[in-house]
Amino acid sequence: MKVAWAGSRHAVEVADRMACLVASDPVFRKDTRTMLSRKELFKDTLKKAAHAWKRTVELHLTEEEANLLRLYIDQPGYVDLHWVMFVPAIKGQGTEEQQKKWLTMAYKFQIIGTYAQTELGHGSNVQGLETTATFDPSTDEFIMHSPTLTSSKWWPGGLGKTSTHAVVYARLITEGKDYGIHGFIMQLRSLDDHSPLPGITIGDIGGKFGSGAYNSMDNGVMRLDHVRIPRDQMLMRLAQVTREGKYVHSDVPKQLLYGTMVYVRQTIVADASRALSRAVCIAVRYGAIRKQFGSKAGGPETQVLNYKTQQSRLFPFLASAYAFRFVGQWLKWLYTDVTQKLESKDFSTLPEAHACTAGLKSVTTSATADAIEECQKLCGGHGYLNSSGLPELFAVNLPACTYEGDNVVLLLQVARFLMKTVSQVASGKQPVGTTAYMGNIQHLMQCKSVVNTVEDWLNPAAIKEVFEARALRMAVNCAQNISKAPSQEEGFSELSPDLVEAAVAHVQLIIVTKFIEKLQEDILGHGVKEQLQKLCGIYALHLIHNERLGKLYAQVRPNAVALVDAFDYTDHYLGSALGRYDGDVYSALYKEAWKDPLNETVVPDGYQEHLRPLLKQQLKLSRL
Ligand SMILES: CC(C)(COP(=O)(O)OP(=O)(O)OC[C@H]1O[C@@H](n2cnc3c(N)ncnc32)[C@H](O)[C@@H]1OP(=O)(O)O)[C@@H](O)C(=O)NCCC(=O)NCCSC(=O)CCCCCCCCCCCCCCC(=O)O
Ligand SMILES: Cc1cc2nc3c(=O)[nH]c(=O)nc-3n(C[C@H](O)[C@H](O)[C@H](O)COP(=O)(O)OP(=O)(O)OC[C@H]3O[C@@H](n4cnc5c(N)ncnc54)[C@H](O)[C@@H]3O)c2cc1C
Repeated sequence: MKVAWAGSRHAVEVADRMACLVASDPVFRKDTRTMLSRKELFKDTLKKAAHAWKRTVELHLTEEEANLLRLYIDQPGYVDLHWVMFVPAIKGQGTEEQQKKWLTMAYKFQIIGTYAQTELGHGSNVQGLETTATFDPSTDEFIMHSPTLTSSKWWPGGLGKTSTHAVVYARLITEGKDYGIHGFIMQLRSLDDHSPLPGITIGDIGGKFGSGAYNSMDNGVMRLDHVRIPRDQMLMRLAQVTREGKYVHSDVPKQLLYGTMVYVRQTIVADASRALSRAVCIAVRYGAIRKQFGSKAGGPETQVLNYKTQQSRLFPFLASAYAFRFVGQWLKWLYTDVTQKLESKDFSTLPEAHACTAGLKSVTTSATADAIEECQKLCGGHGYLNSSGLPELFAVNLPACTYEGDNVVLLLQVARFLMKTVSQVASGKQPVGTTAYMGNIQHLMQCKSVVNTVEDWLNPAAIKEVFEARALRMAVNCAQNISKAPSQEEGFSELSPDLVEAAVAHVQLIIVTKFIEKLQEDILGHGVKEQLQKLCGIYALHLIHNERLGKLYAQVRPNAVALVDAFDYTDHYLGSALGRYDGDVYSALYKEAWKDPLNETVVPDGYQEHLRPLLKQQLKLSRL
């Protein structure tokens, strides 16, 4: 099952090696993280990142190994934005020459970059960004400026205290004309003493949700006061400005400006499956240890994992973890395929890539955030303790519903893609890819239920057809209602809640389809395919509230712990007293409690000043 989860034996081997490397290095300890102040936590993040780089160089780690090292350190920081966004933005929007110059420095960590797009006043609406980049032909420079308070760059990870450079997104103005948003490489801080360069006001935006968690990341604010950069620091793969100041657009779709976001959205689907699997691992293992009620005449109490309510709340998340893992593996293939097509100027699958990355990022991160919160509840009171690992897991992963695109905004992008497809089908065009099912509109719109017997519900072809009919009917219904509106735009706006639901149904069809396709592959291990088939059934049927689920839960229960052990997480990475591999929960909880700084003294600070006088006074009053 480990291989099915990881994707290959090689993946299992590399993951094990990197996870053990991190778990065995005291510098990477994380058990006291939630007890640190914001400044201590930030400094700890710098220390870990520097040590990780040192180990990467010492051990000659590959890019795959270095990425896993960063992942198992499990502490968001500036390195994430450097590798996940700054480098890809230059790769995707820089010329060969610009890539050679800047990536050479970035790969050697001679500079530290971030991705500065969002502003105080605009995040979702990229075309509404206000920062300006005005070309000055007299000096062959761009003047970067924050014209308003709301144009302050706001949120970029690492910007607050760490990044020396950024790809800054701004309105390109030349010859008096505004050509919209483009990317520019800017140096922000001195490479000698790290002080901000002239004209740049920069700092951290303040603490964020949860203790520990994303507070390890210095998300920043930046205001630019007419900062000059050379013309050749405009990322010029998609468009250029000549020495004379002429704007020249390349023969590529302008949406490639958003390419970095598409790339990150597909990685976030894998992050979501991993985060969800961590929460499920903790809740399943703890559910097998925890016993409450049920004892008859002094017999053993009942494992809470045996309660049907616990299973009906938890097992859909177990199934979702596997479902998101497999669709994430497919999405990585889709993204790679689109990127290769772009190299040969084939832009035909760009809309599909945008819709799939946007939709899957949205659906998987929303489901994961909700599931982690529910896993906290599934662990009772102890799930609320930091030592359970669940509060931090929730706090780190909740923002994924917002960053890299607000989930509703992204679903509306999917809905726009679906409405276009429905109208193309109506004009006789055969849809392809993930919307190919819409070409079967006659059959799916009329099809009587293809599931008649209880057993039909476990027939993958029948389940797939049910999900195709569900998605198509919701999309067609929206299209029909939009057509009744005074205008397409008004109709789209009026119908947007229904369009979001239709987009979710389409994305869930993709997830179910990819799970079914995964089961058609050769899957190693005795009985593994059968277990995955049951999980596929649970994932699909829980979305449509089917009564078959109870039987499936009972069939999965005996293997539930084995299914989460297959995630192959070290206790260090899981970071949970409840989810320990050895199940020694109660002694772990008890041991973790005493680490809290509050327990450094038996009599707490504040007793003499605030508690003793109160108690003495009340005692005196009581004797009057
Ligand atoms: C898309 C927008 C919403 C709107 O854009 P526009 O207004 O420009 O376009 P239109 O809506 O008018 O559409 C025009 C046209 O273009 C098509 N289009 C749009 N986008 C794309 C695209 N990307 N690709 C291709 N085509 C596109 C669209 O379909 C239309 O086509 P048609 O005309 O044919 O219909 C845009 O404004 C937008 O994208 N907004 C969202 C902004 C956004 O996403 N911002 C992100 C900023 S960066 C950020 O947030 C970084 C966050 C940090 C991420 C890294 C985190 C790593 C840290 C790790 C944390 C720990 C996790 C650990 C988990 C674990 O492992 O446990
Ligand atoms: C932890 C974290 C890290 C981040 N890191 C970075 C970074 O490194 N670099 C960077 O550039 N940015 C970063 N961001 C910013 C992030 O990309 C934006 O917050 C995100 O794109 C959402 O935009 P917004 O904040 O403007 O939300 P808004 O768009 O203001 O959302 C507010 C509400 O309005 C709704 N809404 C907005 N538009 C519409 C519409 N057309 N129709 C219907 N509803 C709508 C949304 O659904 C939401 O409910 C980060 C954010 C977070 C939380």
